[in-house]
Amino acid sequence: MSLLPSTSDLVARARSDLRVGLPVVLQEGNAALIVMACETASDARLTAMRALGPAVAAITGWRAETLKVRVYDGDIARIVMPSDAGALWLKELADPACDLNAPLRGPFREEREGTAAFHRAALMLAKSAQLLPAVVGVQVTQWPDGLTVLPMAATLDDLASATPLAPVAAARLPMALAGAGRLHIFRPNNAEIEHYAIEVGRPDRSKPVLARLHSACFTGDVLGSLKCDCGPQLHGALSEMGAAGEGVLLYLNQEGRGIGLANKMRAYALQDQGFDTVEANHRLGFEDDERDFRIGADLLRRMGFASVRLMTNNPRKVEMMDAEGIAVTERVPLIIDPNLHNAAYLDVKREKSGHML
Ligand SMILES: Nc1nc2c(ncn2[C@@H]2O[C@H](COP(=O)(O)OP(=O)(O)OP(=O)(O)O)[C@@H](O)[C@H]2O)c(=O)[nH]1
Ligand SMILES: [Zn+2]
Repeated sequence: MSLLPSTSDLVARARSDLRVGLPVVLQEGNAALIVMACETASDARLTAMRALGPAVAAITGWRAETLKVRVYDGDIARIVMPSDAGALWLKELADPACDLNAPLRGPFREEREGTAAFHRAALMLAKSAQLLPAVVGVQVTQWPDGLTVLPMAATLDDLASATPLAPVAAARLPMALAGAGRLHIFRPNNAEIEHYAIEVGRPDRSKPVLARLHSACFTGDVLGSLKCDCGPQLHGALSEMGAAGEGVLLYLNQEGRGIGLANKMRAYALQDQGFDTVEANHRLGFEDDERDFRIGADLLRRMGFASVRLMTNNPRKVEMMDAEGIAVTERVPLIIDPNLHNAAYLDVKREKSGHML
């Protein structure tokens, strides 16, 4: 094997680059876009980038709807950056926190020429780095040495494919609610966050296992937040597995339905202004749900399970398991008592996200 980075390694490197405010290059043949994330772009780097050509920003269709930007590229909008605009303008473009106090006003000059494919790929990359989906780029044929250069086609493949995970460690773990168990840690090969499997008892691999796919919720799981149902669902699932003497709980680090804790807190700030959980995600430029549930099926398969009794109210989780070849022999509802703070959130989950509550 070559010592040089694979595309997957380059994509991992590009995520870090974007997070620290470095540009990356997306390249296809003679065409290339040098691109930064709006959230982390500094004025100094922006000036250096604009010396190479006119800068064009891009946002998702959802963010464009909020900012009243016309969408000519299907699911994304490209906007020519005004010559007097700087890093602050880009932050306001990206971050709805500014929408109320300092709303970004048009008119916006939408870019309609050329391809949107590079900007679209850059937006996907920003999302996968858990940054706000807003980017700014300059079309180039040459760029400074030392930047991460991503081949377009292979990068898109990498972003769309399920992240391969490998087991790293496992050990015995006695738990208050679930009794005797083992905690298994799985690590992706692309520097993304690790995921966990909690095996309760010693489930028989030849039978459907009582399973829960739980997405991380720092606020609910750890702080006991009353805004959602995550904490009681986590504890409820562990208790039921404890009572049954066996089960497997997959703890997927997909905080905030895959947008990360920082963006979830941005969404919570919007919810404090009166937007619901789905509207808040959209105003940030995200889909309602950015999670990749394939990870769950992959972990179960790796642990030797082929069928599950799945504890969930989310029909997407059931569909994904079936599509990924893990048979769901039964859906086990996981209903918790609502409280004053999460009742409206649960209504939205039922009405907009199709949860069977
Ligand atoms: N973006 C966003 N994420 C939220 C909000 N409230 C909770 N979450 C996240 O939503 C996810 C909920 O995960 P789960 O309970 O596993 O999934 P679910 O879709 O509710 O499905 P089931 O619980 O299986 O029925 C967690 O990642 C939470 O961090 C919110 O207002 N905004
Ligand atoms: Zn939660």
